[in-house]
Amino acid sequence: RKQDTNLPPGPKPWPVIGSLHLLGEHETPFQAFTSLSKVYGDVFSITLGTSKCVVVNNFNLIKEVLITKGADFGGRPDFIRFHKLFGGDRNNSLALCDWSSLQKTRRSIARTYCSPRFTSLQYDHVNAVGCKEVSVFLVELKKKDFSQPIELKPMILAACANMFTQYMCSTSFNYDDSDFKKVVRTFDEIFWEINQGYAVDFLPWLLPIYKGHMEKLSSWASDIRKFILARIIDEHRLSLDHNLPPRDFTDALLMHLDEDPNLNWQHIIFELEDFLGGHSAIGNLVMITLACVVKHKEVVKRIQQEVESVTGGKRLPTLFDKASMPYTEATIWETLRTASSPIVPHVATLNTEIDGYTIEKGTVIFVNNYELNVGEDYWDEPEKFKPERFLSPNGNVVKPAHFIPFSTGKRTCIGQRLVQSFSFILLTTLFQEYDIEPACDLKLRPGCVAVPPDCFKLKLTPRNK
Ligand code: HEM
Repeated sequence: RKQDTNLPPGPKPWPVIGSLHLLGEHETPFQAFTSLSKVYGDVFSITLGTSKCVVVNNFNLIKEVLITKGADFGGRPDFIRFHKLFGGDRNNSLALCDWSSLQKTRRSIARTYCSPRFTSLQYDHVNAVGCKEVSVFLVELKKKDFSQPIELKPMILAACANMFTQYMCSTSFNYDDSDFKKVVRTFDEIFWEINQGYAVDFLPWLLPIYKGHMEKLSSWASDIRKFILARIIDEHRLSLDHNLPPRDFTDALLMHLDEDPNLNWQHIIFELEDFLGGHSAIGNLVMITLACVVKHKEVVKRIQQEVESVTGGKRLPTLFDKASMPYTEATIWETLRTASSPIVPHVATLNTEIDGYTIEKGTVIFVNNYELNVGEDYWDEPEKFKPERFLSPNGNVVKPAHFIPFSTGKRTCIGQRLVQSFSFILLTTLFQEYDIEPACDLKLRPGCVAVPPDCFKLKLTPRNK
């Protein structure tokens, strides 16, 4: 029942910590949100530290926040960690900034390169880059000793990083290059970091305790900056020809810098760093997909059959095989469903409403997509890993409307086409070339699309074709 104040109902906060303790009662905060929604309803308030928050828990309300009233909820929370990672100001970041006309410009520059349409020249380019870099990756992988479990993550990340630098900056790096290895690791540390929740996000007075941690975040950001300037931008700038169309995303950014008075050098560099950092998300998704798939021998078998029926075992798979490999594509969707990457919290930028309840300006909005991904109201046997749930009776890939792993609305993920493209090329190639088995327990953290920088190894056996 709606309360007289018309604020959404919710647990009564304790002094100082609010209701933070309630989130600790489950493995993930999203499971806690689901169980609180059973008590307080599908939209409820919760005070975390001193922050006023509201959680929305069903698809209709989530659409209201992300689409119908998307313009009212375009802000992001003001966590200190976010500032530290982006040169002292989270508005330098594309994912953690508040909505602004600058953000609109940045998204539109990125769109051509990071969201290439299926029939575009850019898509051909994504394919060419993906295939070239996966071949280099295979050569490196063949050097490994297959009698031992293999630490695959650094290699997968290096392959993804090269796909990104080649595609966005027309340059790639040697797997033995120690500066490159270090920067790939640093990006991965940041990705893991961004996927953690910390009490200090809501209790800023804990900051002194986190001083060392915050300094580490700032130093990661400055190491990345040095590498990108010295190894990518400096050369690119020297060879830029303003009379020709942009060769790549880096050219497009540099050209915009000269043409658009609202963009400055910092914006350009941060945007490039931000997008290059996207490779970590893909590397982690590939690792998570492997962890999910190798536990299910029948899934591995079906992927291998599919890739062989398409390539005849005579060539490596390409992006243009994707349409003929629905089961493999469905496997990636099923991984995204079960991993359930959280949607970055939104913030109300004005006084507004959700489902008739008052939402005050500045309220942090958590979108409980965990419920959309694993709730019994939405899926049959949600706890099971079943790629075929994404296949129609005639074998085409179908995604239910409530399945929004990349979110929806004005702040939807810009990198989703690159995710689908590069992860497909890497996974299909790996399964074509190797039988892959677990080498240890592969427990994954629910509600998280990241695995720790030092994670599980896998047993690889080259396949006799
Ligand atoms: C496993 C891979 C990925 C997943 C599951 C994922 C998912 C998401 C989600 C859920 C959001 C939040 C949208 C919202 O707040 O409503 C987001 C935002 C974003 N993603 Fe991704 N993403 C992935 C990879 C990437 C990659 C590879 C890139 C870049 C190439 C990227 C770029 C962005 C950007 C820039 C935003 C912020 C958009 C904005 O706030 O305006 N993502 N992503």
